[in-house]
Amino acid sequence: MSRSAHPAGPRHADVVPEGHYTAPAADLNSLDPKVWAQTVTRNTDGVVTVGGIEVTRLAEEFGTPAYFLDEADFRARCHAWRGAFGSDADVFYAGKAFLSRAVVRWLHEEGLNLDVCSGGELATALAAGMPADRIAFHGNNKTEEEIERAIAAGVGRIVLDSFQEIVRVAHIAERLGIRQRVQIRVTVGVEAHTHEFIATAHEDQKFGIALAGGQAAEAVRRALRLDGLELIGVHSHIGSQIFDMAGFEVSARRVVQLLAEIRDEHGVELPEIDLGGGLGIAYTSEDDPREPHEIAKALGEIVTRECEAANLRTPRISVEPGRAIVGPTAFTLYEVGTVKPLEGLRTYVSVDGGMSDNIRTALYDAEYSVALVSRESDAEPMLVRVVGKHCESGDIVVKDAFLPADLAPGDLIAVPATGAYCRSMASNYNHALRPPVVAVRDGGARVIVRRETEEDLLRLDVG
Ligand SMILES: Cc1ncc(COP(=O)(O)O)c(C=O)c1O
Ligand SMILES: N[C@@H](CCCC[NH3+])C(=O)O
Repeated sequence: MSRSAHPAGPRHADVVPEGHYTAPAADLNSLDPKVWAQTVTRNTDGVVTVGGIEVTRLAEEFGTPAYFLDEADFRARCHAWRGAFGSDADVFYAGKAFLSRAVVRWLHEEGLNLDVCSGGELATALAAGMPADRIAFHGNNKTEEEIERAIAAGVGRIVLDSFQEIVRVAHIAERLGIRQRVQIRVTVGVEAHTHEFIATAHEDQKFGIALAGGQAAEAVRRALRLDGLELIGVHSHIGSQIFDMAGFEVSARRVVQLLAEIRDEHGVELPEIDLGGGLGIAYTSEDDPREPHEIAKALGEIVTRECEAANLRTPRISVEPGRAIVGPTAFTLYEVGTVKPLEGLRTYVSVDGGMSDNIRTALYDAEYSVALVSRESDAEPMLVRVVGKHCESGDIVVKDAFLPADLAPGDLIAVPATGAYCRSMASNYNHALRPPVVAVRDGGARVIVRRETEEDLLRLDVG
């Protein structure tokens, strides 16, 4: 979350308070390809397009707020991950980032597997035809009903998260007459450099079974004794929105050490390890994410090296990127409703959505970029805070950014990199209607998740 202490260049009137924000881009009309989906560009009329369609046309047809997802970019990212890891590894897209039936079909077509962590995600995956053996089922408190559905459907693996769950899954599998393939999620004790709420491998949190104190080794002992389980490997996920590869490397090393200990104690070489997801993406021009091939190379090398040192066969690796695949592929399009300059502070720009379509700023202090997309402007930059329409002063979409000073009600602005954890964490706060997700590709646009209606809200209200 690096920020320069003070912006350089022109400023809006005298309205530049002391603070920590990035300097305005030299040209506010430019679109940094790091944060925008692949086919996003500004046409000669100054209007931004995606998949060849102007955002002004998209707004007319689909309304605002709305998420627009660049399908070609999504597929290209799947392809890049698949290609980087090759045939000796598996890529499981983490459905929690954003899941819909269309997404499941794209994943299937692009050769990716799918990680789900609830009955709802499992139902979506199966409804869209993802073969069950390509699904991994996660979660720290799966219900018996969810476990039974997953086993009966034939999921490829269940990732066990606690001692109770080892027994629970084994019993259900035995009852169904199935030997369920499972992994054990271990907590490797890495402090990932990310927001506290999205770090998952330090010891004091709810996920997994700690390596420390021999807990994970004991979990393996128990799992190996149960007839209903086929233990295929060990899983580690250290957190989310991580740029530094060091945490993944430590995690890989510790997981391989555990495989060696298992071999020494039980004479069994587990064939697989899963190193989770968590790779960071660029939300602003200051972020510098790793490419899939760099990640694959770094992880492959460390696992191979550690296995050679421990005289182990190299296990099959799997990874579970969510954000890194879908995050950069979408932007949220909003219409500006009011522009309120607060003298000596900043200008508040209110849009027709807010924390109900993007909770990440309020929840994690996340940073986003924003651009005026319905036209170009030569006006000087003004420091803005983009806020929503909810009854909450923390209803902030973009905390600090620059937009042209001639911004006016009716303009369209877009926030890039909202493909992950925005629609999937959207809420109905203030009875907001959750926005649609529209897939755009080669000059065509189609709704893949429709906008909620007041009828949808009232259907649940049976009183
Ligand atoms: C077990 C597991 N796998 C994969 C992911 C996906 O993470 P990301 O979207 O950061 O790649 C998560 C979420 O952090 C997770 O909990
Ligand atoms: N939802 C979080 C990340 C959690 C990932 C799921 N384990 C985010 O928006 O960054």
